[in-house]
Amino acid sequence: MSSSTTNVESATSTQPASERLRITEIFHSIQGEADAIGWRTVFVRLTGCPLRCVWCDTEYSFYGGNWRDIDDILAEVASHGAAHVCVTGGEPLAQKRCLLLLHKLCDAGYEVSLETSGALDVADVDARVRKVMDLKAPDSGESQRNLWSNLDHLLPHDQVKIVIASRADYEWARNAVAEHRIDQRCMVLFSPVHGAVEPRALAEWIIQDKLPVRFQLQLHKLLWNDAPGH
Ligand SMILES: C[S@@+](CC[C@H](N)C(=O)[O-])C[C@H]1O[C@@H](n2cnc3c(N)ncnc32)[C@H](O)[C@@H]1O
Ligand SMILES: Nc1nc2[nH]cc(C(=O)O)c2c(=O)[nH]1
Ligand code: SF4
Ligand SMILES: [Mg+2]
Repeated sequence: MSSSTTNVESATSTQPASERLRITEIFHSIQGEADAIGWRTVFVRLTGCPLRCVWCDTEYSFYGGNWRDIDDILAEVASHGAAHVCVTGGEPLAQKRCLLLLHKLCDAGYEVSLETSGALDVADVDARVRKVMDLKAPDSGESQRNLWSNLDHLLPHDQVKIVIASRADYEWARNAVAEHRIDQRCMVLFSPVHGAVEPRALAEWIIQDKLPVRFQLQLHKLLWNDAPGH
């Protein structure tokens, strides 16, 4: 952070710097992924990500954003009148103060979910938060970043998601679930990379192999074709 940025922030902020987060967008939509799919949800998208999944659909969140007070974020979330809040990114856990945001959202009584890459430690995430944790398959280009010890911090209400771009990714995912008995820890979601693997092919592989996983399509892409703010 440059000193000039710091000056601008301190001139406009009502909170100490320790309570600000860099935010790309806050929007009100229908949850398009994971167990809370279909619920009206407010999304808080944090800026920045240390990974570069080749198929990432939110590259616009890697840079930029605005520094916002956590209480100001809470006020904007409240203005939408939704029971569900999804904290996502970029990689939300790359900003340490995300943990405080999650805690305050839970204290305010929301059903809170966190979309996270699986590359950063989830141990200190508030236990009330439903973690939706990716395991990155090889075609993402980031599978070496999977922090396997995160599996030990999953609670029964959490979910593991594997986004699949090819038959090879599918076989990797199938083996990972079996080897780490992930389905015995929490719900497992398999989702096709939008536009890369035929959704029907993935569905048929899951049926054929009798896998204990839940097939998932990104509902917001069907509804809004990935338009901004949805
Ligand atoms: C944009 S990421 C943000 C949160 C975090 N960085 C992560 O990767 O989980 C949110 C979710 O969208 C998924 N995603 C990103 N691009 C996708 C694509 N092209 N097709 C399907 N899912 C995608 C990610 O795998 C992740 O589960
Ligand atoms: N509608 C909608 N649902 C979502 N669920 C997770 C999202 C994300 O980008 O993390 C997302 C998103 O971008 N839009
Ligand atoms: S970790 Fe998430 S935000 Fe980062 S590049 Fe991968 S999909 Fe995109
Ligand atoms: Mg998205």
